[in-house]
Amino acid sequence: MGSTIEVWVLRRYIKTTCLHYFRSYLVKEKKEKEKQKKKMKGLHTLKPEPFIPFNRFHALLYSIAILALVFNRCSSLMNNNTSNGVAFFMFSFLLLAELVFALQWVTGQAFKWRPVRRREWPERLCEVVEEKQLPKLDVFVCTADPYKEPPVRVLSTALSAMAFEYPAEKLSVYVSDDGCSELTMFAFMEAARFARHWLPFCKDNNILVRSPEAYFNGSNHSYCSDASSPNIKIMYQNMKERVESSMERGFVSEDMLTSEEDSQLFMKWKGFTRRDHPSVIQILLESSKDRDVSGAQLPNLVYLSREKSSTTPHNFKAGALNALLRVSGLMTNAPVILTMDCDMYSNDPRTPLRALCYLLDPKITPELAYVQFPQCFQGINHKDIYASEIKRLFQINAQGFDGLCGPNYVGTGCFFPRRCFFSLPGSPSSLEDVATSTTTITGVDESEEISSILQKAHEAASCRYEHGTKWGFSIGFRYESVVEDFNTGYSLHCKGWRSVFCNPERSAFLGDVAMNLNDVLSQGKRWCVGLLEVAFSRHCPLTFGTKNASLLVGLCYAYYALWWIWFIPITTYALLPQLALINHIPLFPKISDPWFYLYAYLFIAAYAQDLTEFIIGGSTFWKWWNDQRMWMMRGVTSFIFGSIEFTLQSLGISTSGFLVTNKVMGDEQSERYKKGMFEFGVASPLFVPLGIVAIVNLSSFVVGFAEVLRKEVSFDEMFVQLFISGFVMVNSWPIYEAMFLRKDGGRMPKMITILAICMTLLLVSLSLFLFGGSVV
Ligand SMILES: O=c1ccn([C@@H]2O[C@H](COP(=O)(O)OP(=O)(O)O[C@H]3O[C@H](CO)[C@@H](O)[C@H](O)[C@H]3O)[C@@H](O)[C@H]2O)c(=O)[nH]1
Ligand SMILES: [Mn+2]
Repeated sequence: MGSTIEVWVLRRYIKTTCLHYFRSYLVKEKKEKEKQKKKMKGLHTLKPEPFIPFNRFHALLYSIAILALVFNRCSSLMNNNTSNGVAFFMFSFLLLAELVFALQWVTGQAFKWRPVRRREWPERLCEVVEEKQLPKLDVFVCTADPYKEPPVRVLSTALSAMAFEYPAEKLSVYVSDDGCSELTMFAFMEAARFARHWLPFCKDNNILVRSPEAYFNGSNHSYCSDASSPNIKIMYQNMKERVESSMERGFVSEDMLTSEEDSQLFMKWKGFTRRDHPSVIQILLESSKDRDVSGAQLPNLVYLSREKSSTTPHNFKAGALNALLRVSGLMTNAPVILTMDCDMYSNDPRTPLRALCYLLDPKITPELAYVQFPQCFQGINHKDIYASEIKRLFQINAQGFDGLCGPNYVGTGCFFPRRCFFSLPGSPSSLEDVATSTTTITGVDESEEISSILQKAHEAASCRYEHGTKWGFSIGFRYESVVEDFNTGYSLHCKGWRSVFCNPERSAFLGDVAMNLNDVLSQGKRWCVGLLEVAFSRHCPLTFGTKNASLLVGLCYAYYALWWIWFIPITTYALLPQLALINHIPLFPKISDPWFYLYAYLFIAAYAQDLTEFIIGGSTFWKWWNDQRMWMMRGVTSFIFGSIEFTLQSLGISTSGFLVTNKVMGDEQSERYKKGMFEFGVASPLFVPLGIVAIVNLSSFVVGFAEVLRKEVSFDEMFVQLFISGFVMVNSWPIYEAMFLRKDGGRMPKMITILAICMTLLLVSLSLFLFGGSVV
């Protein structure tokens, strides 16, 4: 009996003490978690912009005005005058143009609904997270053509990432070379050697700009203060010379290679073409073995050129990024990924820590698909003549997006948790990995194992690998559109993922812009084709997006997906009122008519809001002016050509691709760019409509003005049309200069000018034939 009591007491004792310990453990655990959460809370903040109420009020007023405008147009259409076929035709065209304006205005409002501003404190991260707790980071750098993207720049971008202030053993940089060029490979072998000096140099001197090209080209560095820096400069110049001399030769000559092993490697390249070649994977630096000159560990550096075959579509950059995802998954499998374009180097070595302020916050990680930094540029001229900053896309709208679901992905300067490419949001609450592999090159010493990993990596980079899989559709970066960045971000948001816009004061990444008009307009054309591919897919943002993300998010994405549609109102307004003016047909209310004020309000309010947003965003009047000019120029070039190209492509008549933007420019050209002169120079078909619009507006303004003086038409009645011609003329000034005044190499080619004049004559005669003599 006694013993049963004893057992009972003992059991009871054990139970209570265990329970007690368990409870206190739970309480402690909870406290610990809360403490962690509290600390994390101090890592970033979010503040809605103060002008939100103003935006909403303005939206209300403006929408009433738009309704009034549509009413006015419809009633003029119904009006007695419409018995005249010509006026009916013109009014319907204008109505269509205005409806498109209205559509884009509505979609654009979504960005103005709740713009926010974030701040983060990477300094505090070190207090919360120990260095050994930091996640591994895989950086992807993409390049595609050694002649358009000079290897020295590409390797400098890669070096700027290798020199991140991040534990080297956790950092890996993968370079994807879609050009499969031995020149790029050679450049990276040189870069691996130079990194041994460059990385400790940056760390010892606390340098911020860690792209050697940018550092040695820039004027604001103080490398002279350090005794070792002349050496490092010489080393850089030697490397650059070796790379550039092989570029000139077009191949890597034997005498450039120091070891038998290297020579063996380049033997492979014989018989390669960029369209048809096996995959090449080369580990150039291995963190577990390689040391820099100060004896510290180096990050991994891997060169990858995925297999290509002319019979298999390679899906351009998205295909390259997916190959990188798989290969890096086998080799290092870091839970965090950074994508970079070769033309955008890191301008701040602490950027990963900044991104981790969000990526490590347990409150937001379950849904967080990426942290996007804006694309910022260097070398833009004073007034930014080509509106290369693309301020609206990269900053103003990104802030607007951030208040809803987070910004769209812009292809570079973006940190992802690897798992977002494979799963739905909401799964693990930390950065744990869901990718399959666990054995990676870090942590294995056996060369046998490395070779088996390499073999698997080659398979993963082969072009057959994706056959019959979901890669590019529900896994990885998205295909189906040449704007893979837009499409990937969009599809992540539709799945319920969110993103964060991180816009620190010091630009995190800096890149080059296209610095001649033809490149800028061609780039716009490519974007248009890509956006059209999304707009006309099953996933059109207006339907699929509004349903799967949210109404406002769907509208934001629709604003971009319908970017090309601007060509309808822009082209209409660039030609129709002017041709009507020549033919004495008034299309707008007289100044004395109260409806005139509606038009005036719609124009002035839209322009004033646009300008205000630019100024608040830290821009200048002239940059804004050039932005609105480029919008018009794109409207009659990129948007039209993009739409035509997309139509031909859908009909199976042509195939389009990813035309890589040229990143090199002649000295003369860059001189002119610095002076703020427009660069025409080449006989590009894109310039023809620009010429036509410029000449039509000039002639209609001159004719209209003369007729007002001769009292053939009334000023009161024709004011709006005269104003539009005058406004377009002011905007077209650089085109007149290029056609008639300039003598330098950047002027408009004679052929284009003649073609534009002929087509204008044709257009005006046609309008005289059709509308001539018809008085409304
Ligand atoms: O088949 C290809 C084509 C391009 N690229 C790379 O893609 C990047 C972007 O190409 P670029 O010619 O510089 O195009 P941009 O128009 O300047 O790029 C913008 O638009 C692209 C989508 O059209 C996005 O991918 C970019 O991130 C975005 O900066 C470059 O690093 C290229 O090397 C490839 O890797 N493979
Ligand atoms: Mn680019």
